[in-house]
Formats: sequence, C-alpha cells, structure tokens
Amino acid sequence: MSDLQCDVAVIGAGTAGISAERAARGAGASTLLIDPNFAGTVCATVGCMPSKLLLAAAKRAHHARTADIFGISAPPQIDGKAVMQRLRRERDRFAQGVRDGFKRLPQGVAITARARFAGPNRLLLDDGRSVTAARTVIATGSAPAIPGPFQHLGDLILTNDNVFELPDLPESLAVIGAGVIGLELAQAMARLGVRVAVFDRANQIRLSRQPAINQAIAQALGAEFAIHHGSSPTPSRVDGKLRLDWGAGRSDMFDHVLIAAGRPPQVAGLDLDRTGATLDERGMPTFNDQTMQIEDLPIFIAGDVNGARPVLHEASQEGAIAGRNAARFPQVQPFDRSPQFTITFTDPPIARIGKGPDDAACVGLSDYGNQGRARVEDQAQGSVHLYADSQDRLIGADLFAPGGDHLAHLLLWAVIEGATATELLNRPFYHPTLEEGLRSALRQICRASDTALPPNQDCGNPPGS
Ligand SMILES: Cc1cc2nc3c(=O)[nH]c(=O)nc-3n(C[C@H](O)[C@H](O)[C@H](O)COP(=O)(O)OP(=O)(O)OC[C@H]3O[C@@H](n4cnc5c(N)ncnc54)[C@H](O)[C@@H]3O)c2cc1C
Ligand SMILES: NC(=O)c1ccc[n+]([C@@H]2O[C@H](COP(=O)([O-])OP(=O)(O)OC[C@H]3O[C@@H](n4cnc5c(N)ncnc54)[C@H](O)[C@@H]3O)[C@@H](O)[C@H]2O)c1
Repeated sequence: MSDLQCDVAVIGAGTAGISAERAARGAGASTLLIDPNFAGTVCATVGCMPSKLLLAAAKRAHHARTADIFGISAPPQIDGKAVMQRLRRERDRFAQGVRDGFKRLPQGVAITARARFAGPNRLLLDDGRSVTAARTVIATGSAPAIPGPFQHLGDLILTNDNVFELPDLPESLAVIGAGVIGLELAQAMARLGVRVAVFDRANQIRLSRQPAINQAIAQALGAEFAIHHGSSPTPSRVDGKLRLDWGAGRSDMFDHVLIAAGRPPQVAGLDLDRTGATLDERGMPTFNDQTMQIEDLPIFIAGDVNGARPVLHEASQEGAIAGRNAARFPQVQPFDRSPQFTITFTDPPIARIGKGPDDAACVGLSDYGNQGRARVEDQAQGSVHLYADSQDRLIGADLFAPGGDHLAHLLLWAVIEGATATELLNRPFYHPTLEEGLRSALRQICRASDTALPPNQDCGNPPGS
C-alpha cells in the first residue's frame, strides 16, 4: 500500500486535532489529519453540547416545577421522547457544522484511518497505508473508564457515548461517579423526573478546592437526588434490570447505570514506545505545556490525550500551539498559558479559577444565600470565595453560586489583568445584579490586606444587594 508524506501529521480530528491541523497549515506546512470516523468532535457529538442541551431541558422543567413560589402554578408534563428528540436535533446541527468543516479541508488532507507509531517520523494506518511525517501532533482525546465490575453488563451500561441516544428518558438511573459528568447529568435527569442515585468511592464531593463549597454542593444536589459517598457498588443483572448492592444489606434496582468515573487519555494502541519518548507507568510521555512538545522529539501532544487540562477551550488552544510549533520545528516557541478555569454546569454552577486557597494571603467570602438579585430570582444559595495576594491582587476563586458561569468569566479576566480588590471595587456594579454580590468578598480582601477601600465609593449596600 502507498506511503503518504507530509510535514505535519495530526492524529485525531477532535477539537485539538482540527485546531492543530489548521495552525500547521496556516504556518505553511503540508498536513494530514487522520481519524477513523470524522464524525464530529466529542464536544459536539457526545460531550459539551448534548449534555448542555439535556441540562437546558431540565432547567425549564425545574423552573416550571418551582414556579408556585411566584404565585404561578405550572406543573410540568415531561415528554421524555420529545426531550431526547430536541436534544439530538440540536446536537446534530452542531455535529453537522463540524463535519461541514471537514469537507472544506484541502483535498487529500483528511485521511480516514486509525494511526499508530512505527517510529518518531513514521505512522502505520489500519488500512495498510503508512505515513512519513516530519512532525506529528497526537490529539486522540480521552475515553470513559469503565470500572471492572461494570464491564460485562451489556446494554444496561450507559456512558456519555450512548446516553444521548436513548429514545426516551429512563424511569431510574444509577450514576457511578460524582464528578463533573456525573453531577451534571444526574441533576439534569433528576429534574426531568428520572429517579437518580449517584455513587462515588470518595468520601465527599471533590469538585471544589474549598471544603465549605463541597459541602454546600453535596447538600444542594443531595436534596434533588441521592448521593452515596464512600461506595463502589457491586452490579448484577436481574430480570433485565440492573441491581446495585453497596454493603450493609443496601441494594436498589435501576433501568440503567451511567458510568462517569473519569476519562483517561486514549494512548492505548498508539505504540508510543516506538517514538523514543520515555513513558511513565501509565504509558504517558512528558511534555512541555507551553510548547506542547514531547521531550525534544518532533512530536507534540494536545487536548485531553495529554491529561493536563481536559476541557474544550484548552484543547483548542493546545491544538493551535502544537500545530504552529510542529510547523516551525525545531524552532518551537513557548506560549503563556492562562490560569486554570473550569466550570461545572450544575445549577448553581461550580467554578474554579486560577490559584486556590493554599496560595492565598487573604480570602474574601460572598454569601449568596441571601443575596438580593438571587433572592428575587428564587436562586439564593451558594457562595463565592476570592483569593488574593498580600497586595490585594486577585489570584483565583472558587464558587458555587447562581450565575456562576458568568461571574467566573469576570473573575478569571480580573485575575489575568492582575486587578486588585480595590480596583474592582472602584468599578461600577449595576443594581440589582448577581455581580453586586462580589463586593462583600472584595471588601473583606481590602480589610485583610490592609488596603484602603476606594474613598469615592460608598461602603454600604443598597437594599437587597
Ligand atoms: C459528557 C461530556 C461533557 C463535556 N462538557 C464540557 C463542557 O461543557 N465544557 C468543556 O469545556 N468541556 C467539556 N467536556 C470536555 C471536552 O469535550 C473535551 O475536553 C474535548 O472534547 C477534548 O477534545 P480533544 O480534541 O482532545 O478530543 P476529541 O474531541 O475526543 O478528539 C479525539 C479524536 O481522536 C480520534 N482518535 C483516537 N484514536 C485515534 C487513532 N489511533 N488514530 C486516529 N484518530 C484517533 C477520535 O476518533 C477522535 O475524533 C465534556 C466532555 C464530556 C465527555
Ligand atoms: N463542564 C465541563 O467542563 C465538563 C463537563 C463534563 C466533562 N468534562 C470533562 O470530562 C472529564 C471527565 O469527567 P468525569 O466526571 O468522568 O470525571 P471526574 O474525574 O470529574 O469524576 C470521576 C468521579 O468518579 C469517581 N470514581 C472513579 N471510579 C469509581 C468507582 N469505581 N466507583 C465509584 N466512583 C468512582 C471518582 O471518585 C470521581 O469523583 C472531566 O475531568 C472534565 O475535564 C468537563
């Protein structure tokens, strides 16, 4: 079979791979983009977008169910088939957009095959062809880990790969893993009327660096569905349904189990040992996170597959850095990376920004349990913890608060700008907004760091702020 040649081969046509190929080609390299499916990215097909579509339906149901507090009664009728149809209709539009992008690639760039290394400059494709590539970008993503006891349960098992294909909502769902995927999908399903129970082997929620926030998450979400900590239940199939046993005689039956127990990098089958890279006990190479280069090899690694920052905007940026550097190799250029930034789209959302409490000289707390605008909207719960250095400069935040996905962006941008609490307090806060709630935390930081409050701003609060 034929041997293909290129300056830069990109393995994996997900978010990181698409971005890497574009950057390498933009920098003048001849490229190949290799993927067995070209079905669309994980984000569009089975990740970010369908999960947010399910959460959006759940939010509508929740608002309708809780409207009576406003004097409005609208008990929701949930048509599970229609919920899943709308999800797939919208999801398919996003996925089609990605596939349309593949059609616009220059002829011959997209290679439909699975690749593995035969050497640092040589790839073998599963259709018998081979590729001689001066440089390669690995962008093969991650895949759900299925704990051993669940591996033989056949159609009772769901992961993010097939849960969005359900024709109808199940009546009951067990979820293994109280992490990001587990809690987003558990809350969505529960709000859509599914009986949900979440199991996690850890003794507590660990989504936040702030223990008080982890407790608040457990309390708030635990009021909507059962969360069993410190448990790795044993599954069995009984009369076509799933039975879970989790010690001390406790057991329950479910229609399905959704596995959300982490997503390890997809490196199996890549034969990375043929690249000359030193691999750790998990088979992972070391790489520079400012250049995405593996050691001093002509090989770069971007996106979930490097296991460092497994979220979309990072995959996209890492792909751009890797693709550009692959094209320029050996003149690779380091790029500054932005602070850590993750959002879990529960209601309220959970976010981590920048550095955490261990690096902070002072901490400011805004309690959203009685915040004005949050009360107006019947969303008053949670808190924002802001971290600052000794000069009252913001370095990070942890939050679980209404509007948290938006607040998190403001805070991240303030951290990137190096803004101080005083400077932020000196900016206008419209009334009544969720943003106003941040002022308590900012004022606490000014006091703790012995920095003056802005002299031209009132330090009181308008009613309900
Ligand atoms: C349910 C869920 C919800 C999520 N929600 C969010 C969210 O709201 N916000 C957010 O920021 N992130 C979210 N994420 C994470 C985000 O989806 C990922 O960080 C992102 O998709 C990673 O992109 P990637 O390019 O690294 O991998 P992928 O998009 O998975 O691409 C990897 C590609 O590599 C290909 N491949 C694998 N092996 C080979 C091989 N040997 N040869 C050739 N090709 C190969 C695969 O076919 C695939 O196309 C979510 C993830 C999941 C699972
Ligand atoms: N909003 C977002 O940005 C978003 C949404 C979904 C997914 N993601 C990405 O996907 C990644 C994977 O998400 P995830 O939720 O699968 O992983 P995770 O690491 O967030 O959570 C996995 C959980 O499963 C538990 N667990 C593992 N094995 C277990 C077992 N055998 N029994 C019981 N519990 C077990 C762990 O203790 C952990 O709490 C995330 O790290 C994130 O990067 C992001």
